[in-house]
Amino acid sequence: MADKIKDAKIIFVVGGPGSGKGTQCEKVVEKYGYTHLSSGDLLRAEVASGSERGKQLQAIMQKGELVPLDTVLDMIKDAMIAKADVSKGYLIDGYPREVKQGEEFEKKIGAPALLLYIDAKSETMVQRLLKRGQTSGRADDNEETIKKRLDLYYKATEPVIAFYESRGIVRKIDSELPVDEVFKQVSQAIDKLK
Ligand SMILES: Nc1nc2c(ncn2[C@@H]2O[C@H](COP(=O)(O)OP(=O)(O)OP(=O)(O)O)[C@@H](O)[C@H]2O)c(=O)[nH]1
Ligand SMILES: O=c1ccn([C@@H]2O[C@H](COP(=O)(O)OP(=O)(O)O)[C@@H](O)[C@H]2O)c(=O)[nH]1
Ligand SMILES: [Mg+2]
Repeated sequence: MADKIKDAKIIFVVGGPGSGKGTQCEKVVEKYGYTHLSSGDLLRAEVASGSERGKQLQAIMQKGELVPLDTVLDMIKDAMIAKADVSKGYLIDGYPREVKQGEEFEKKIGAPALLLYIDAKSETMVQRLLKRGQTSGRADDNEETIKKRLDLYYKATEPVIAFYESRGIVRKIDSELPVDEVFKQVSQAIDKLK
């Protein structure tokens, strides 16, 4: 089964909380037909199911901490396999969160062809998340948890970018611009893949 996804193009989408990963991924789906898998969305779906595991996940996410690596990886892998027959490629949004997650992903699934580094200033991210929090209903879109997510991003996730930079697959995207301008940069990076 895992063989099916071995040859598919894999794009990691990495950036801080509220940097615009989800917004850009939606546009990529529209234009390129890639399969979008947001690690956070998969986790939130498990929480919404009301399962015992979901309850444990919710407690971790509400604190802005990271859930165990294997949990997320298994969810992503299952979701990838489910789409293997129809997928032109995969956008793995919000993953890897730490270098170890990337290493495990490659062992179990495959290597990414590109890492889109969605870059915005921390003040920008905070402002966007507070605004989103007015309507998102997300338990982690509050001031206290936003701060923790940001801290963890700089500590654990930024090293991921350096790790893949040495392989030459990182494209830095300036996400301070209007959404369509950001998407132009994203499109250019994906077009180069072909
Ligand atoms: N001005 C501006 N706002 C944006 C841009 N991209 C996203 N936003 C807004 O910023 C907020 C966060 O965007 P998301 O796409 O949800 O961010 P994310 O990186 O997926 O964040 P998480 O789901 O927390 O990982 C949303 O309310 C968007 O409307 C952008 O390029 N420019
Ligand atoms: O690989 C992952 C992805 C997400 N999360 C958890 O899910 C939350 C929301 O993730 P998402 O990517 O939706 O939002 P972000 O924190 O980037 O704004 C995070 O704060 C983490 O608690 C996690 O533990 N591991
Ligand atoms: Mg998102």
